[in-house]
Amino acid sequence: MPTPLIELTDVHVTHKTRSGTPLSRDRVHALTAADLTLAPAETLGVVGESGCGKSTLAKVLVGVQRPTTGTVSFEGSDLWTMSPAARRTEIGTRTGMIFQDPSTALNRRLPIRQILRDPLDVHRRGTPRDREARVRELMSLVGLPKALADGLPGQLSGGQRQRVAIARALALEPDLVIADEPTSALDVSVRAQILNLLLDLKERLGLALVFVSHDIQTVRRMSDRVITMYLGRIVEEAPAAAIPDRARHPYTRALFSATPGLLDPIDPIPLSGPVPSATRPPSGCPFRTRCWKADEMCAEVMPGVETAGAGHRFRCHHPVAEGQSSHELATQAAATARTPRERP
Ligand SMILES: Nc1ncnc2c1ncn2[C@@H]1O[C@H](COP(=O)(O)OP(=O)(O)OP(=O)(O)O)[C@@H](O)[C@H]1O
Repeated sequence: MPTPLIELTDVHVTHKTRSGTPLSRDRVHALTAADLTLAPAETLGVVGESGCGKSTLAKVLVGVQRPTTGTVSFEGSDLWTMSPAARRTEIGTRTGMIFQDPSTALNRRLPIRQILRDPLDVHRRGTPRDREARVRELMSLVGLPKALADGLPGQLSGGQRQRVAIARALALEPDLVIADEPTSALDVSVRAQILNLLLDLKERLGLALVFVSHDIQTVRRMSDRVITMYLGRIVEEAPAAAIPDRARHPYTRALFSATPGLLDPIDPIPLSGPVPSATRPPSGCPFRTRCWKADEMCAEVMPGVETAGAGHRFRCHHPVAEGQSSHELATQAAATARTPRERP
């Protein structure tokens, strides 16, 4: 097997709680026991409700979030045992990040030309003339007219600003780009253009892409592989083609069951209650407090990793049977909700 571009092994990220007293031992479990590999030129989609750890995972992958424990390897080298200078070079030149809101991600006082030149200057790429040429090349790569080079971000439309952010992320020819909700701050009318641009660039440049989004329909369309996160844990990892029908984790099925355009008719699987606090996650399976299948075992034992085929893994004691329709699952879940029982 070729060396993965990135490999996470048993990565945990915890934060001190904001409200905790200095002596409080409470911790937010933002990412728990994450094992993941990403191959060169692969597109990985990340889905999950708000607060499930998607952005934390993205930041770990681009080396801006240090794991509390566990290892992050970039092409086989442990990122966090390198010297800070080596890590900065590795991260700064081989990975790029595109954020949700281009209005806040770009320096409002700098002209576009300078925003795109900055990474080239910092990493001393070529001569000043080479850098100017690269800025022009980047603008053309993302479809920005040359005339905008001297404009400020505030003079551009939201879609144009996101194109600048994409060009900046590509400036140093990275191998990996992470797009964290890259279209959610944009008008619906320009979202498809930006997504198509990302797909096109990924193909042309052979990039690995990690695509984080609430919009699971889009994640499925963009990705080779999809991971589902719940309360800081990766609960399922599946080829995009297996989603939604062959997903085995009840949470993945529930997430996708509510997505317009995937199933006809839509048959949302009802889940009880909100996502629990990441400070005090439930014992056993983190999803069990909302799961219609949960029993005592789920309350006591964290499910191990099960395999459901090539590249398909999940953690669940009572997985959805292969071929079970969303309608069947929605009916089961609704029946459980109608006959309230003491959840374990
Ligand atoms: N610096 C921090 N300090 C304390 N808690 C944090 C910090 N960063 C993240 N968290 C918490 O960690 C958990 C995971 O957050 P994260 O931003 O990774 O989730 P997310 O799935 O990306 O959410 P969203 O979709 O809303 O962006 C949340 O409970 C969040 O409040």
